[in-house]
Amino acid sequence: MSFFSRITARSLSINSLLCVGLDPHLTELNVSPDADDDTVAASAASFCISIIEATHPYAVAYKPNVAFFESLGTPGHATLLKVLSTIPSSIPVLLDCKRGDIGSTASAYAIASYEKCKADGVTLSPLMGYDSVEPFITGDYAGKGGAFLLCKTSNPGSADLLAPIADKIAKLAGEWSKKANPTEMEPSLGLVVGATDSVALKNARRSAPTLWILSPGVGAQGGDLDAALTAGLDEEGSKMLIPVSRGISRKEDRGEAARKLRDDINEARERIKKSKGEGEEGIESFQTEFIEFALTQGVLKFGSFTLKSGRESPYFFNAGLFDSGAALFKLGKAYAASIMSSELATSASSVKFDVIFGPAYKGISLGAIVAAALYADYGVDVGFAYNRKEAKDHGEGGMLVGASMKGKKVLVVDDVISAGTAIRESHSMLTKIEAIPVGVSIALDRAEKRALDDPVSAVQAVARDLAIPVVSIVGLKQLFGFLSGSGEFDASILEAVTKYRSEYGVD
Ligand SMILES: O=c1ccn([C@@H]2O[C@H](COP(=O)(O)O)[C@@H](O)[C@H]2O)c(=O)[nH]1
Repeated sequence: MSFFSRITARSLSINSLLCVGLDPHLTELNVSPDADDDTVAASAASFCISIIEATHPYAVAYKPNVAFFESLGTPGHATLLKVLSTIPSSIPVLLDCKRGDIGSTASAYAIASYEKCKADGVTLSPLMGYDSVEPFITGDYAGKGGAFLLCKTSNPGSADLLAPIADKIAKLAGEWSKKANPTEMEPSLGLVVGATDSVALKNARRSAPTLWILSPGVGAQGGDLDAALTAGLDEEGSKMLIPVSRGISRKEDRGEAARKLRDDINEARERIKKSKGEGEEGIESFQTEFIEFALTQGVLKFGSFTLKSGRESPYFFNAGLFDSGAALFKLGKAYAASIMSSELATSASSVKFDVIFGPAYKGISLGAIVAAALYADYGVDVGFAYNRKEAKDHGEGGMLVGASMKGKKVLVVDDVISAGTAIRESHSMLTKIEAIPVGVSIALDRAEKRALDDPVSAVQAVARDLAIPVVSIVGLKQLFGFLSGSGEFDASILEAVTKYRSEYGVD
């Protein structure tokens, strides 16, 4: 049985997603500072064995981190083997070794992990590429071994290098897994994405919907369990392993600590599943806040409105009524939240674009407030640029003002997309000046067919034709979800929106 099949089977059979870490920190061992290596090693072994004895009913897997055993010196390897030999054979062993080297050396590491330590799976750094991973999942280990690739680790420094490439790693893991074992149903690779970054988890899950994610950082590192599970669980409420080391080892009653963690994880899974089940119309808290705020502001109105297209719409959105400092401040925050919870973000504090472009006229103020809110709320400092409708022939001259966009990844910010003409014009202007448009951010996606015989919405057409994502704060789906969950509106309004959505809606 392969590593990930064993993880799946064990998780199902004990109804748990908890992985217990075996990290004998020197400070946690009951030894005097001048104890010799053998004494320290013996203490490390009993430390780990007592954890295994107390936690095995709840552990999907055990994760010894080799660093702590190597730090024991000569007796370290024997200690690791001794600890591993006490793990019940029904529980897979994930060796946290974070290896990564040229193919021939990686092969030696694979032997060390699988043959000498009898591990079932490992953690690997993918930075040296496919050939550094291949020896762990092909040849003698095809259909047996498995590896979690470091994607967006739980430490603060993961923002330095991993955040911008996390998405790529998540996609590559799926591709490499298929490349290594084209006929295997179960992937042989998973991802390490820290519980300290729910944006990265959400992105990883989007890019790798079927892979197991190992999500360290709960407990001593302060990761938010609920937020992590909400972002990283798969459609079935599974495929996430939550490894906890100090959060168990430092508790007086370790068995109780593991049981509680298993239960907390399962309660969160149930809650998330339920809210997803009820929420065909899934709506995030920033979206609810935005709709409530747009209603208070008079920007969003329910009733009967004749649109330019001639359609009778049960709602109308007039972004021009975001007309005060407070309103613009809140609007900027809502745009920023929607961007950071979309595929345009790579982590809780990094994005896929360098500059925000606000097309004249409305986009100018919108782009400015979004750039400011991204910085204030997420520490994301990107450039800001806008265009003039007519070129100036004096002063700095030209059509473009603000950050240089040549060679830069650009996000276009606007209020709504009606026909999509303005966005397409911005896109062609940006391409002409050798900027790289990477996405569009808008406030509202009406998500309705362009015509009854044209089942694609204006937003879908823009995303399809320009091959970039269009991210909105809310869409018709969330408006509908808000209305049906609120209980404060006249039944006739919900009825009218339901009818309009079934006649013209695209989702
Ligand atoms: O991104 C990562 C990858 C690995 N780890 C390892 O997991 C445990 C976490 O220990 P806690 O005591 O539960 O914080 C440890 O072995 C790390 O090296 C990680 O934390 N983050």
